[in-house]
Amino acid sequence: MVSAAGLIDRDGRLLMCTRPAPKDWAGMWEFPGGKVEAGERPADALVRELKEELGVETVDTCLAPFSFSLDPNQSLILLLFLCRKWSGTPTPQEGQKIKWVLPKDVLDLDMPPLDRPLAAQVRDYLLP
Ligand SMILES: Nc1nc2c([nH]c(=O)n2[C@H]2C[C@H](O)[C@@H](COP(=O)(O)OP(=O)(O)OP(=O)(O)O)O2)c(=O)[nH]1
Repeated sequence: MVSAAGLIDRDGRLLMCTRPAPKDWAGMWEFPGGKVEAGERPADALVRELKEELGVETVDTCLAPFSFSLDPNQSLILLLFLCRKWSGTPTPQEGQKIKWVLPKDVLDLDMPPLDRPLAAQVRDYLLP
C-alpha cells in the first residue's frame, strides 16, 4: 500500500514531483508519498514521507482521504489524501524536481498509470 498527497496551495495549485532514478517510473510526475511500512497507519506514513521527501511538516488531521487507485492485479493500492495545511516550504530532499501545477494543466504531465485517474478526479474537484 502506498500513501500519496495532493498538496494544494492557497492559489488552488497542486504540487507534483518527479520520481528520481533509479526508481520505477523515473522522471514521471507523481504525487509525493511512499510505501506504508508494516504496522504503520497510512496517514502516518504520509506525514513521514512528506517530511523525508519535501521537508514539510503536517499532521494526520490535515490529511483528508480523497480517492484511491489500483493496479490491474490489485496488488498495489495507491491512497490519495488531500492536504491544504502544512508548515515549511516544500523543498526537494531526494533529487526530485517539484512544481506547482494548475488543476487544468495537471493531465498534461507524463505520469504513472495509477496517477492519471486520480489526477483527473482532483482536477475536477478543484476546478470551479
Ligand atoms: N509515492 C508515489 N508512488 C506512486 C505514485 N504512483 C504510483 O504508481 N506509485 C508507485 C510507484 C512505486 O511502485 C510505489 C511507491 O514507491 P516509492 O518509491 O514512492 O515509495 P518509497 O519512497 O517508500 O520507496 P523506497 O525507495 O523506500 O522503496 O507506488 C505516486 O503518485 N506517488
